[in-house]
Amino acid sequence: MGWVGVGALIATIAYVLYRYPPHTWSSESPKSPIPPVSSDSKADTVAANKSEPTQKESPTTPPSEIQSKSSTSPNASIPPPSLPVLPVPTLNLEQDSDTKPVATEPPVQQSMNGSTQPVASTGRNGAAERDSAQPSSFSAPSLQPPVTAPPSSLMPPPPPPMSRPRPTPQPNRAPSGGLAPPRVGGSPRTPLSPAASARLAPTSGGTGLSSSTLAPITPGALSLKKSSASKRVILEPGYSPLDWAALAAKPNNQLRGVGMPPGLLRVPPSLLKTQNGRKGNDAWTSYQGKVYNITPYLPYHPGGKGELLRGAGKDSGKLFQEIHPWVNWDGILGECLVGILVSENDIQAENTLDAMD
Ligand code: HEM
Repeated sequence: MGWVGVGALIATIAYVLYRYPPHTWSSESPKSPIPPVSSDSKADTVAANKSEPTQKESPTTPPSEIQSKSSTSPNASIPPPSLPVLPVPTLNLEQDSDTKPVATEPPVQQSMNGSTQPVASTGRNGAAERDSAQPSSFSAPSLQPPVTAPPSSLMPPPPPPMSRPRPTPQPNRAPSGGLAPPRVGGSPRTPLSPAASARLAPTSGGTGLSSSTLAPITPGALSLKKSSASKRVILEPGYSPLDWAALAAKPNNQLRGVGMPPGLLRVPPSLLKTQNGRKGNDAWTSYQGKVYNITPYLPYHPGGKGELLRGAGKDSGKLFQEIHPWVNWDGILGECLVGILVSENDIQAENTLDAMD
């Protein structure tokens, strides 16, 4: 044990001196030349790592100290107790209000996020203000996905449903000329007899009254009236459209005129011209080649007698179409048909033939 132990100690010291010569000992730590590492590779790695940050010491380190460290042996030196602290960015969501000076950067945050969220509105709230107080490049909102809509608590209320334009109430005025105007006299209305109701049905002969006073829809019938002012007159009691319908439905009503033959007449324009309602003659008018006696209808005409007489003794087609093309002429005046309109030449030829017979 004696010589063997001394030999082993000397060998160890010799190895250590060989491995770490005295000139490599640091002046700062002369009493501990043996590094705390156990392997050579680790010692080299530590020395290599130390060389880089040493050149980038923080400004707080005196330049003289840096110079002394670089001039001495860094391999034998013990790492300083306090490593240079780099400004490592940290993510801190619970930063207190002392960092409010940084809160002057919301515009930068907004531009980096690309978010349309208004920072000004959220900056007035507690949590949102703390978020916006983070450093601009590492602020928590910048790590979040871009927010394109405000938080649910800030979402505006849903827009009201599209309000559909309500249909404006139309004036209670049907285009049908058969509707009765408001009564002012209050006289009892003549009820329709069963026979009159039966005759109101459309007939195949074309002379019967139809239940509708509306004319078949034609392109001309869809044209608007030129004047919006109504020229309807107040009819005398007992002369409503329904009264007319009841009268036309009666048998032997003689609406064609007193003493008229049962068949249709052949009416030349000269004859039509004499039937103008004057001098005791009935008022006739033509419409679409047919001649009607409008005399019994004069007090029933909603537009007044004078208006209806404008077509007496001539064709009323143009006036009729201009004023109320929707009115069913034949439905109203079917019982008043007296004949068909023929030319004067036709009448002369007929007279010649009659004379030859
Ligand atoms: C010269 C021929 C005629 C003239 C100038 C004439 C004129 C008029 C006028 C000015 C009105 C009032 C329109 C309004 O409310 O502003 C009217 C209404 C009326 N006319 Fe005539 N009319 C004529 C022939 C007829 C004939 C032959 C009939 C029947 C077959 C008739 C049936 C009616 C009816 C039913 C109305 C009410 C229409 C409605 O309010 O919708 N008219 N007419």
